[in-house]
Amino acid sequence: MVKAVVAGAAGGIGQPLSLLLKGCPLIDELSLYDVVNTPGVAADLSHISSPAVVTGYLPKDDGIKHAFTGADIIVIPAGIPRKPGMTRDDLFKINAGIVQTLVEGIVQYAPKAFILIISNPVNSTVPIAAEVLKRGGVFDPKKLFGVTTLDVVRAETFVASLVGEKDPSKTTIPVIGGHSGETIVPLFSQAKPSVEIPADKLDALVNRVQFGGDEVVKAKDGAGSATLSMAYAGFRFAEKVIKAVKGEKGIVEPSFVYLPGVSGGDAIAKVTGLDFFSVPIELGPNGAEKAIDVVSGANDYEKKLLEACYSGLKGNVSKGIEFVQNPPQK
Ligand SMILES: NC(=O)c1ccc[n+]([C@@H]2O[C@H](COP(=O)([O-])OP(=O)(O)OC[C@H]3O[C@@H](n4cnc5c(N)ncnc54)[C@H](O)[C@@H]3O)[C@@H](O)[C@H]2O)c1
Ligand SMILES: O=C(O)C[C@H](O)C(=O)O
Repeated sequence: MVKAVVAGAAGGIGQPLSLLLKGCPLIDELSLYDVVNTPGVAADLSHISSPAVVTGYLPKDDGIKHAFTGADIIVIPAGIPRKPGMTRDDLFKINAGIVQTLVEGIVQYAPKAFILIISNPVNSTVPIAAEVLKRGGVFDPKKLFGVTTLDVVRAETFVASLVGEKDPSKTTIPVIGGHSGETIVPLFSQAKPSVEIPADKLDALVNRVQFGGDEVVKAKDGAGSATLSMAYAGFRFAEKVIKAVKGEKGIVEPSFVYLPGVSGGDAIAKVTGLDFFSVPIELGPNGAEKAIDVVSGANDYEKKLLEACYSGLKGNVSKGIEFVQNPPQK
């Protein structure tokens, strides 16, 4: 039996993500939680002829308790998205508290669940979640993931169009670091199979992966940020976690994790100087089984990108930790 939960299920990401999860035959129960509209979204999805039984909950009547209890995997896309001119860090003020409250619910009702954080700024919301879980005495670093799959998906797509590959998913590209601007570092030198990127196109390609989110925010012109590509990416990562838990071997996907708590992560954290960092993660029955070191193989061009990443990420991570340890005065 697999119970999946989406927290923020009525939103721009939440709805298509819930649709994809409902269509996944590996899921037996799908529980939708949001502050609005979940009864309607659940009723709608429940007519789809796939195995998952769908339920929807609101905060009233202990909704969070009913939604989270018994969950195996909880995906969190709750919170406000960017508008043109905003950085992801501008979302911190509102989304930090939302993520904290939801993870407090997880501590209480689903302390053993795998937690996939989509809400921005991921560089800070994942450290917030870790602190809340630590405070509740239930932190298992193998089970907490910041979802950075959209950066991987974009790197695959943009490279394919540059080199003329018809199927973007055929190329594996490690995208590491964090999830905003310069903290996103694609390592094209470690693409498999290898790709030949013309030297005069490399800067623009890296920039497009780092700032792909802005492209969508600009095109949506005030109506939000990436939702459909994010639902695809969020589902891709969630499905990989579930498959690995069910015993499928050889599943690897980058994710933003607490490195010291994952096998092989300590050595990477020593090089980066950062405990929270995205690297390719080998997934298994317990979650993040192994952090794969792609940092030491970076070429000189990528090392420069990594330096910029480290300095940006450091502040984002401490801001998240600080938010829980020394809460702002209300
Ligand atoms: N990690 C990534 O790669 C990535 C990609 C795209 C978007 N995002 C982020 O995902 C978040 C959601 O984006 P969206 O476009 O779906 O926004 P949205 O506004 O369309 O949906 C957010 C949903 O969260 C709900 N919500 C708010 N507070 C809540 C709470 N306390 N409990 C439960 N639900 C609550 C809202 O009611 C809404 O339905 C944003 O922070 C956005 O920046 C992350
Ligand atoms: O750009 C955003 O704010 C949303 C998301 O993080 C993205 O990368 O598309």
